Amino acid sequence: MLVPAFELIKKAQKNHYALGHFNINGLNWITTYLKTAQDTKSPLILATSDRLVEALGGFEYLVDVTKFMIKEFQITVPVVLHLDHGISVEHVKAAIDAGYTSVMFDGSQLPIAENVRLTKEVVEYAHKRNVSVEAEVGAIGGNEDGIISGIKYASVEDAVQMKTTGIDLLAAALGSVHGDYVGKPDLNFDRMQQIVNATKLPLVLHGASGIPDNQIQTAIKTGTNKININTEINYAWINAVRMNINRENVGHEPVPILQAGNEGIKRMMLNKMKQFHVLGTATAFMD
Ligand SMILES: O=C(CO)COP(=O)(O)O
Ligand SMILES: O=CCC(=O)O
Ligand SMILES: [Zn+2]
Repeated sequence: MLVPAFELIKKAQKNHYALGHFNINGLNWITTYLKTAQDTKSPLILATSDRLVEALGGFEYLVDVTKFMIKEFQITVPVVLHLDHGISVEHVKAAIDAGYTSVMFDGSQLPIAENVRLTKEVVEYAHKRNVSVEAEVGAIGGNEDGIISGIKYASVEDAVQMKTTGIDLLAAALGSVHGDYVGKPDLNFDRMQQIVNATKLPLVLHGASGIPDNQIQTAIKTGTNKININTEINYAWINAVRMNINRENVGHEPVPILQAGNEGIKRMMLNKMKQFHVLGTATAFMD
């Protein structure tokens, strides 16, 4: 069943682990994520980046296909369908209307007062419909073609202001970036601790691909309860597909090549869920 993130997050916060948020880049990602979560009795956050939703088929298609697969594969672990980096209040509302159970409004490029005002509007709309909400303070930024852009560290004051909106999860930019790292990631854990102390909100770590295990563990201990992974899963898929496509006698059937891609996705997802201490934790929510 599709569920909002409320209860899952509460449990993760209480028991000091992080939920795995995995981005969808095609149907194979959805099937592999669902089956791997079920096989390991782990809760799952399936996420679609707003900027890719149209290319992936649109909100309604993504809701329907996810629900269909949950039924078809007899998935009984809790699954959250989450809008990642929601571009506008209109998009976020459209995702909720289509049946998403969790949304992120990304107002990180706006002045904080505007970000807070719009996030509040999202929270009012979402909570009435039993949908959980994540917001961003500071700006996580990313690496496009080797150029790191848009990083702005979250301040404690902004985080405290954002809390007044009633959000359920806070993505605080503390030095991680989307995509590949140039140099070594170096998260500001002092600031992370101050934000946790001041807000008591569960934190979300974006741009977690490429962050070394010791920093992931510190982030979880400090109060990170949701960790977003996209890039490393995609590299695992690309490498597995490339190896297979370059084999002699590759033949003409795409299905076995794509199945190798699924194995890549699964391997990386399992690594990450183990690192997040989330494996097996869905039993608390299953009959
Ligand atoms: O933050 C993310 C999705 O919101 C994922 O980041 P990476 O692509 O760096 O794993
Ligand atoms: O990876 C998730 C964020 C994005 O690329 O839009
Ligand atoms: Zn992100």
